[in-house]
Amino acid sequence: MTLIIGLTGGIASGKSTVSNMFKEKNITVVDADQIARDVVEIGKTAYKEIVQHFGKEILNNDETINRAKLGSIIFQSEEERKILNNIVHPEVRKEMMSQTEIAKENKEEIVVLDIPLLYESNLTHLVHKTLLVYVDENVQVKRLMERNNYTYEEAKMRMEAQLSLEDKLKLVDHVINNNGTIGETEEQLNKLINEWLDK
Ligand SMILES: CC(C)(COP(=O)(O)OP(=O)(O)OC[C@H]1O[C@@H](n2cnc3c(N)ncnc32)[C@H](O)[C@@H]1O)[C@@H](O)C(=O)NCCC(=O)NCCS
Ligand SMILES: Nc1ncnc2c1ncn2[C@@H]1O[C@H](COP(=O)(O)OP(=O)(O)OP(=O)(O)O)[C@@H](O)[C@H]1O
Repeated sequence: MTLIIGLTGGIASGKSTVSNMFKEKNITVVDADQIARDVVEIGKTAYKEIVQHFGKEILNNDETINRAKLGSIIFQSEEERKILNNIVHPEVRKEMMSQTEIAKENKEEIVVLDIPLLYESNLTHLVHKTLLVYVDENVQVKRLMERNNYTYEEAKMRMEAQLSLEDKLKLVDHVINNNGTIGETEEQLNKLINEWLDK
């Protein structure tokens, strides 16, 4: 049976870092952020609905979605965020389920669903075990500000659009603490994979 792991975290907690480690070990990762990008490509249903609601102001010159502009709207307003989520999330869910089915048909031992909003969107029924990439809040703000060149306020606003990592800690099956070095993170991941494969 394929073991389905739900990988989650908070913005800039290190999910992509861990998901890349899974990929390097040839473990399939179904990436919700990537799918959320694919389903809003020009001409797709979600793209049309986004332009219809948010207007052409959120488009770049080449008509692709200006993600920074759309982000600044939806992270400032819960109402607008819900509208965007309602457009994008059903499409993301469909595609994630179909990619997971393929991994199951291929009898892969482990498949990882990388879902930032695993708890916020109540998607835990899709997975057997959950794994949180955790960092302290001060580390999270600092890494987010550095990675995205955000001000402190911009970073905090995005973090506040999600359940806190402290709250997620109480809900998950497994935790990787990513406050330390990348090497320390990989060591924790290796241990977990061995546990799952019962080595
Ligand atoms: C608002 C958008 C255009 C901003 O794009 P941008 O390239 O700046 O960010 P990116 O997509 O890489 O997301 C970065 C992180 O932001 C957080 N985030 C994204 N969307 C949301 C949301 N609706 N609510 C809370 N956190 C979110 C996640 O932690 C995600 O990993 C984009 O995030 C988006 O389309 N969001 C809606 C779809 C969604 O919920 N995606 C997240 C997983 S399905
Ligand atoms: N252990 C670490 N030590 C130092 N920097 C790290 C560590 N882990 C991740 N980072 C850095 O922190 C930032 C956030 O990490 P990453 O992009 O993996 O987070 P994420 O959870 O995938 O973010 P998002 O939710 O925005 O997609 C990146 O710039 C990354 O290089």
